[in-house]
Amino acid sequence: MTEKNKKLIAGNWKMNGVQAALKEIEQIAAKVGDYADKGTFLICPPATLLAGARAVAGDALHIGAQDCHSATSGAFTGDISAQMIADLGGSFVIVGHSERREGHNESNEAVKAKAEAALEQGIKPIICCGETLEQREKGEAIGFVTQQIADSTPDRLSKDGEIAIAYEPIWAIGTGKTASADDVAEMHMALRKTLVDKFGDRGHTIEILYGGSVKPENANTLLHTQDVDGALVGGASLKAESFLGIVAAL
Ligand SMILES: O=C[C@H](O)COP(=O)(O)O
Repeated sequence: MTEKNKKLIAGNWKMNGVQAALKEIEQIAAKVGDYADKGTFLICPPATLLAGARAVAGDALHIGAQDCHSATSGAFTGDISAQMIADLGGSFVIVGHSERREGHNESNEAVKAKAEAALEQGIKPIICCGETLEQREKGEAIGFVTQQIADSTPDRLSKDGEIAIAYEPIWAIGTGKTASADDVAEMHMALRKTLVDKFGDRGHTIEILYGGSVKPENANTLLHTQDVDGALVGGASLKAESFLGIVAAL
């Protein structure tokens, strides 16, 4: 079974969690091994918890970061580099989340540079994209999101499955609203075409995750929607019980 045949279930803790929360990661790590034939599992805690998370995560659970700088080191106060993430045992990094695109003015070009920096350190970037409600209502969602991904992905990939994409409609993040299965399938199909146009057959090996209010109650439908290769989970990844409820839907 290739990695692509498994679903990638990733948790993004955003700016949540102090050391006491590491027990949730320990509990997740203790259980996800039971689903190893169906999935790859990842938690991205805040940078302050990366080392602690890696220490309790064991072999069945990957640990990743929520952002990285495009440079390896330098005078960038408050930033962390992909090299630093790799040094702590992180194997993934989320780049271009809408909260960073919006709150930190990150352009597609900046996101692409971050993804390339991650690849240089052997870390897999999860490159995020997604439209606003206004763009969806105007019928601009597919054009906008596919252009985001055409422009935010590295120029070249050197191996299969080297990056992942996360489609997260901004209006579905933290709102309890999810895109319909038909809308998700339509967007993922358009993203697949964009990836194949850019990377040839290798574009078929890139996981496309869905994110936006994924929880145990809707995970079964979303994870079994056409061309959905996994989920990027925010709020429901903070507690082991709800993250494992999503994993159980695989
Ligand atoms: O990165 C995760 C997403 O922003 C989704 O967050 P949410 O599951 O809390 O809606």
